[in-house]
Amino acid sequence: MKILLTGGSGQVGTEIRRRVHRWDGLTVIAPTRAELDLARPGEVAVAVHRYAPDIVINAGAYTAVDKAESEPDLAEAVNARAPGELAKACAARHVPVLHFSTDYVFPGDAEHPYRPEDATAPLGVYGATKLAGERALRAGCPQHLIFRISWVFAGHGANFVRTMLRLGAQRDELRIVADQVGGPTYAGHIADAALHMVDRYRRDGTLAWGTYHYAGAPDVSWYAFAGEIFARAVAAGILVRAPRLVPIATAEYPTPARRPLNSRMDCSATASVLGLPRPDWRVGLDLALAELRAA
Ligand SMILES: NC(=O)C1=CN([C@@H]2O[C@H](COP(=O)(O)OP(=O)(O)OC[C@H]3O[C@@H](n4cnc5c(N)ncnc54)[C@H](OP(=O)(O)O)[C@@H]3O)[C@@H](O)[C@H]2O)C=CC1
Ligand SMILES: Cc1cn([C@H]2C[C@H](O)[C@@H](COP(=O)(O)OP(=O)(O)O[C@H]3O[C@@H](C)C(=O)[C@@H](O)[C@H]3O)O2)c(=O)[nH]c1=O
Ligand SMILES: [Mg+2]
Repeated sequence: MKILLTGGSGQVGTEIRRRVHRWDGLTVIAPTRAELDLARPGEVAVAVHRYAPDIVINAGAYTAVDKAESEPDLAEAVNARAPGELAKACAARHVPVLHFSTDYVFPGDAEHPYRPEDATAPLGVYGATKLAGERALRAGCPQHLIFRISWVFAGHGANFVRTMLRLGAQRDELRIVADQVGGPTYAGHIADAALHMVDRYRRDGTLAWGTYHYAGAPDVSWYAFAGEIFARAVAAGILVRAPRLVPIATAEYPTPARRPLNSRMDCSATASVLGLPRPDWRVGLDLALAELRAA
């Protein structure tokens, strides 16, 4: 079964490329951005016809949350128009699409963890363009799985874990927002889940198509997550000592994009329908730190 993977150099895409050999009968083609630029109209449809995949994993996206506020057209092209074109090209060939979206489609003012069917209302350009991408995929290609994931990290790429380790080595004290709560998710766990679904499709010829939430457990604030990052990084010998962490409110950390306070997602249907329970981000954090120590 031939997978066409976009975003193969990103966090999730890299982990998919690293893991695909573990699955008998799965192969991956991962064009670079030079070979497939999602910002250029029509390119993704050309790629679907050229590579003739059995399934597509769309891990490419514009993910710079703050920068998106000043580059809305580029974010829209990559996160919304490209998934729409991909959906139509795939539907025409009866090729399913596995796609990723985000907790940032939600406004974050609910008291409960967000369910897949809850009302969306993104606070910023990134979330709005990702929501438009979800809608385009649903409208264009019935055979789709959309995984809304959150707070993705890995031992490589741009993520909160690597930002904390860089800043923690430079400063004695870090101020971290303590009133935004969500589920950090290890990119390796996301890759495993996606490949598991591809393998099931290979065997069964179908999947329980739809939109699902897949976030690491347990839910934490960014402040608590930072505490765990430093505790484990010191234990692993990556840092000699942890900086002092000061919990702050979102209002004390102004950013161009607003972010949801409640990013918690109800992942129960993902476990009961797809058989994918929430992965423990502490396990993933140790794997990411082991990779960083070896680097
Ligand atoms: N990071 C996170 O915290 C979260 C991510 N998600 C979603 O998960 C998915 C995977 O994210 P993640 O792996 O973290 O993303 P990364 O930011 O790590 O990687 C993004 C990937 O998209 C590629 N890309 C960006 N623009 C283009 C373009 N114009 N043409 C072709 N390729 C492009 C990048 O290529 P290049 O290397 O050339 O830049 C890179 O391979 C995305 O859909 C994202 O929205 C959801 C929730 C949280
Ligand atoms: C560096 C830093 C950040 N923060 C805050 C800012 C922000 O609220 C939070 C996380 O910052 P980041 O910039 O890493 O997070 P951000 O880029 O908003 O991460 C998001 O990326 C997109 C792609 C998603 O889809 C989301 O699920 C989420 O992972 O930490 C501090 O409080 N202190 C600090 O020193
Ligand atoms: Mg960021």
